[in-house]
Amino acid sequence: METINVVAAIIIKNGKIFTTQRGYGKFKDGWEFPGGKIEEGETPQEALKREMKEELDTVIEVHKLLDTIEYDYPEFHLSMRCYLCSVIHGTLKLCEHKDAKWLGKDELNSVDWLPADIALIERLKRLL
Ligand SMILES: Nc1nc2c([nH]c(=O)n2[C@H]2C[C@H](O)[C@@H](COP(=O)(O)OP(=O)(O)OP(=O)(O)O)O2)c(=O)[nH]1
Repeated sequence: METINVVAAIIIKNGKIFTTQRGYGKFKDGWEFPGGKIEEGETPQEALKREMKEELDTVIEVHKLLDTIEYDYPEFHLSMRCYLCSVIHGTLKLCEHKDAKWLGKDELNSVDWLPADIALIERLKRLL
């Protein structure tokens, strides 16, 4: 099965995590962490900075790798590196997503996550 390498940004502020909702495509309406596919020749950190600029018009600093999610979707295997990030400048403007929310520990179960993200959520609760 094909492996898709993805990077995702975990941005935490005032005890809440920034999450976004897909506005189109196969996973439309699902909630996720901003990011996307690593392109050829890019490091994961470069890919994440590029995706954050494209999707949210925001410049970020990439900190430590929190987790790598391995998940089998029916059509592909997802390998998703999740990095703790912080905003350097920009307002997290929704250029591609439908909606966004800052979710606290007790609110993390209130949205419909993409299937691969469910395993990450329990780990994140311990960080908040
Ligand atoms: N960004 C992101 N993608 C996720 C998460 N969870 C999850 O299963 N995915 C999956 C959905 C997609 O199949 C894949 C990300 O690909 P994408 O479509 O966002 O990548 P991209 O921005 O490079 O998109 P494109 O140019 O191919 O349209 O990873 C998540 O939390 N964040």
